[in-house]
Amino acid sequence: MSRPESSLSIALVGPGRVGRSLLERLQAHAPETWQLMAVADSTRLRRGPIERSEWAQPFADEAFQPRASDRDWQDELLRRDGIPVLIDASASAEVADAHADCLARGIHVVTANKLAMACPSSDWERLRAASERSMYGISATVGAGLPVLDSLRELRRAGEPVRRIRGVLSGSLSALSEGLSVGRRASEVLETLRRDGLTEPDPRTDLGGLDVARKLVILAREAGLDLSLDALVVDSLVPEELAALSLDSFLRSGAVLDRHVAQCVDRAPGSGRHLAYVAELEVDGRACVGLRRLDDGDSLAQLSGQGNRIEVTTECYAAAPLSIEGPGAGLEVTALALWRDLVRISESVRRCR
Ligand SMILES: NC(=O)C1=CN([C@@H]2O[C@H](COP(=O)(O)OP(=O)(O)OC[C@H]3O[C@@H](n4cnc5c(N)ncnc54)[C@H](O)[C@@H]3O)[C@@H](O)[C@H]2O)C=CC1
Ligand SMILES: N[C@@H](CC=O)C(=O)O
Repeated sequence: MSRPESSLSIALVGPGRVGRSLLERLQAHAPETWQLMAVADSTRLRRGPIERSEWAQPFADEAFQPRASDRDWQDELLRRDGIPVLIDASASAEVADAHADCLARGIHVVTANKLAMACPSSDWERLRAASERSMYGISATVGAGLPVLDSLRELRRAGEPVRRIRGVLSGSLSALSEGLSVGRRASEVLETLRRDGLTEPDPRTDLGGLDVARKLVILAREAGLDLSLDALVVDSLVPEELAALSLDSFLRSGAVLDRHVAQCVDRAPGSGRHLAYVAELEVDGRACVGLRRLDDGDSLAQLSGQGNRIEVTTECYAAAPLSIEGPGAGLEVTALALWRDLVRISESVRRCR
């Protein structure tokens, strides 16, 4: 295997399910020149350089401190010789809010967290401008690394306007739709999906359509289209009475969820026998996400498991859309997407030197 040689100084924020999977990959495969300089979760901070043998379990030996300001370790990343990179494997708005600042300061950012890229229109220009100063690795945010964002970026750079995007963008809702189609209960399917690491930390983010809506905004922005969350019509599968409960109480309310999801299935638009949670965006800005009943011949009706499919219509891809399909969620594929963005940063910066 040919390995990038540029040295990276890495800080990882959010060593949860995705973060740990990436740390394991880094411990096993990172070039010797890559250093882990900081790991932080919501309350703890471990400063580095951390011994490689401890990367996969950075808090195991209690050599950490309470997390206070991030500015110190960011300054330290910038002072070191290596290329400074922040990895955001959290789902936190606070961490997402720091992306633009880091990029503007010269810290490259690699993220699985979608919140920054799906920010309100008022914040978007600042983030976009900052991402021209440093590299912004967002491959993991849509399709868990399927090569869709790269394709949209290349179409945009080639001057090929996107007219329509349609797809199944959620791995967990794809698997849920499949389960519901064969008569399984929503709560039962959800439990398995959570256990397998396919849902968001709070699965209501998936069930409520917000995660899919964020992904559609990210796709639109990468295609050069103007879309923000408030312009989207979102059909939620979360009953109102469960929306504000604590996560534990929500997870104990399976019967209420099952009744509500069954009603959503009955009311879903369309007449086919396949269920899918579909995202649609037209070039005039109309955009919606919601549960649909699809006919046998619909390309989105053929998915199984956590499968995603994204179809992009442009002038050249008018008769048959450009289609990208594959697993759209999962810890290992998501960690691989983050890893690929790190390699890309390492190689690009080396070429520029
Ligand atoms: N599971 C999947 O298939 C995919 C997940 N993602 C994204 O990956 C991200 C992480 O997901 P999971 O690992 O499942 O979540 P998780 O809940 O297992 O881990 C989140 C981590 O973030 C930390 N955290 C929370 N608030 C924080 C804060 N303010 N500052 C620092 N750390 C904080 C938590 O302590 C935890 O270590 C999410 O943004 C998710 O949308 C993206 C693509 C696919
Ligand atoms: N919860 C998400 C994971 C990836 O973003 C999904 O189900 O697709």
